[in-house]
Amino acid sequence: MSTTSPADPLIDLRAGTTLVAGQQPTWPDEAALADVVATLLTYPPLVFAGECDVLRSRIAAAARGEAFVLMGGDCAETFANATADNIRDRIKTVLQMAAVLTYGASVPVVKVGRMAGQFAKPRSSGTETREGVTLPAYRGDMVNDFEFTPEARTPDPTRLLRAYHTSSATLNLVRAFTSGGFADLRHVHDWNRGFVANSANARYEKLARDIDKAMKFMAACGADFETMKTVEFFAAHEALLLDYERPLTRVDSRTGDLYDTSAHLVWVGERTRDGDGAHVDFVSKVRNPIGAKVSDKASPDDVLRLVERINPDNEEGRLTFITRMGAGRVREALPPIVAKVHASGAHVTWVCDPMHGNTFESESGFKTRDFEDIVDEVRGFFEVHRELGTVPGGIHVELTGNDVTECIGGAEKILDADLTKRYESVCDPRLNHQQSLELAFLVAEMLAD
Ligand SMILES: O=C[C@H](O)[C@H](O)COP(=O)(O)O
Ligand SMILES: C=C(OP(=O)(O)O)C(=O)O
Repeated sequence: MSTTSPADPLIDLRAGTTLVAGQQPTWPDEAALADVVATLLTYPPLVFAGECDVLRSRIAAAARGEAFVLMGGDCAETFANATADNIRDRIKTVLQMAAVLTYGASVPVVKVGRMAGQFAKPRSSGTETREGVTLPAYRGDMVNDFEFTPEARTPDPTRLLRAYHTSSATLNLVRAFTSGGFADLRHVHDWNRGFVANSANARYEKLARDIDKAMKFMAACGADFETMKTVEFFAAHEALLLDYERPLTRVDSRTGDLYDTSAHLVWVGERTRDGDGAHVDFVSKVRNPIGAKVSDKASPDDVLRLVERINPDNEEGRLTFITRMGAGRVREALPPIVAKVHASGAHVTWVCDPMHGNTFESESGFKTRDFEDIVDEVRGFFEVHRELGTVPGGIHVELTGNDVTECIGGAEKILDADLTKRYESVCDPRLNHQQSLELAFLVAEMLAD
């Protein structure tokens, strides 16, 4: 991987800068931005091209039903919360979910953290008004600060550098946790036993007992658990801020191809997936596996256009559609899209995001999601794929390892009145540790079916 990229493949990338890019901040100081971009160009890659290729092959396996993708992490990471404990607890939650899903699916689970780069947010409105005062909306720590003052909300390009360094530190810890013994399957299994023992829902006990038996069976057969102490763990985020993603795009010295080295997988969001826009142009030019969010507003033709733009060579594992229809819409809105893409012969991986179509404002004024809706959307996703004979390839969830109260419902029966107790998200509500594991148990049941 070269750190100073040869000009040729980058000329094409730069051509995309003339296209319309939605959801970009208005940086107040162009010269300061130019300095930051120049600095980012000199920084080492955060991931290596070969790792992105491995993830592409894993996602290809998920499209064939030979693996299942689990993507999870914060809605919006913050610099202040990138602590060792928080990162450890999020990884722990994903590992616990993955162990349960592996049992349910009987195939490997591809673990992808929405982390080490998820610092920029698209917003419904460019401004926020509180008590008659209107300021720029919070767009993620990579852009501005959550605090509601004119200074904090002014976009500051030096935050792009902090985002890089925080991502680097996060990834370093992710690599340490997943390769240094923390991810040992026996630990993960013990944590899950603890979860079931303390869960208010007896429903998970049977599956947990079955997993326990499977572990004992493996031990009796002489399975080498020492080889199950490390796991593959990939990083992903929305490629939203092109002033960050473009300078971190480098030429792979092995192949001459471009890779966005800010993450293994990057996705284009629902608000920036315009087939003629700058974001789709950008992801079409890098070799990373790419995700595209798709809501019920997308027509089957919009989705086919994304296939043509992002995966013209019809390569397996290259393109993942992360569908987020809403529980009430998934059973009507998803089938025509999946059917048309399937009929076209396109190789894509289907992943369900049951969060973003199910957000509402609670009576007490919190942005929340109901655990029942989340489960119902995943159920609908499985039903649609079963009816069409296509493969449900994974789930994409906003979660934290902490015991927050942001989504209502679940075995803990979080109510609207509880949201105020520990609502910490700076953007959308996340499943807490317990709710995440419950979801994993329920999805494992769906997979086993
Ligand atoms: O995470 C997704 C979006 O950034 C988020 O849902 C937008 O939220 P808003 O409608 O409050 O702007
Ligand atoms: C903004 C997000 O989702 P969507 O683009 O689907 O709204 C997100 O996943 O953070």
